[in-house]
Amino acid sequence: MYFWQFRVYQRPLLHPLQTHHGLWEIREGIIIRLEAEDGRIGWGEIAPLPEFGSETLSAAILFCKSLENPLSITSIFSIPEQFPACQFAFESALEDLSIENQSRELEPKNYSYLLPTGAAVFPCLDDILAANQTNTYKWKIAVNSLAEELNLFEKLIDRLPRGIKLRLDANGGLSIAESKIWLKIADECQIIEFIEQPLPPSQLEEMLQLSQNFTTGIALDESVANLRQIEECYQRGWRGIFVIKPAITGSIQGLINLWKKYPLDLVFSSVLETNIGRKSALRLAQEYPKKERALGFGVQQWFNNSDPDWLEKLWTTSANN
Ligand SMILES: O=C(O)CCC(=O)c1ccccc1C(=O)O
Ligand SMILES: [Mg+2]
Repeated sequence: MYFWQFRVYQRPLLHPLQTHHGLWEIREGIIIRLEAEDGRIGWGEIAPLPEFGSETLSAAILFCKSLENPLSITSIFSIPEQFPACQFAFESALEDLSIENQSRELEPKNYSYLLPTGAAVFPCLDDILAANQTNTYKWKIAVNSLAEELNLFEKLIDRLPRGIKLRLDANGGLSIAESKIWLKIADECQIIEFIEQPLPPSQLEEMLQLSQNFTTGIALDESVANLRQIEECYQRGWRGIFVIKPAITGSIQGLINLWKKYPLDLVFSSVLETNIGRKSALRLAQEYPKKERALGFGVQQWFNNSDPDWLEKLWTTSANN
């Protein structure tokens, strides 16, 4: 049995993140602290993304308030699937308890760096390129008009050195006609690794069709936000890339079972979680046997990470839950 506590946190982004879903200014979530009978502590993070169909923060808070204390391993593995971010958090806290995990080297180097959206990329591009060893970058599209974005895109690829790969993430915001235009350009310019979620999740058939007609890869993200959706898309014929955001996918063990059962091409990706969720997500990404694709965790520039005592402060200054 584990005695446990939770704290709600709010973390402002240094610059708002602009995507097809809107402007994002504050990351909110919940930190979980599990205490084993021998005194070992394990940390976990609930970082919901309701735009992707996960539970909301308020649903997660209600769930935490309803959960037993002390908590058994059985109840951790019985968290219902409508709380995927909670499943991830409690399973990661459990893993974090084991000393073997705590001493393991994390932070692999192969990250995809998330660029500022739209024209905001230009003023800082040289600094970003100089500061990063990575060869993979991601740029959000389907935020401004197609004409404007095509124009910016041409200027952007002109300024990228040889050997750089670019991911374009539409967050489901393109039409079929616009997707065809982007895919045609991507096929011609040979610098695009993949286009991520061009159409909304309701248009899987159309994305299957697009994937047959172009050579540039398509990655599903919003369409495969939880374990059930990953399996469903695979069974409906998706053989392209799956973007996996471990913090909202659900059970960690469930995800490992899925990649052992099917030959899935996975790209791991952040939900702008804190270092607690990040550590568990990266640990999971390291267990995935195929390592060719850069991890979508090049997002630390969006936060001020300079306070090593943030967790201690969160625990002592916020209400005791
Ligand atoms: O995947 C990446 O490379 C960066 C992370 C990212 O784009 C993202 C971050 C938070 C919420 C949604 C998304 C997304 O992939 O759509
Ligand atoms: Mg995405």
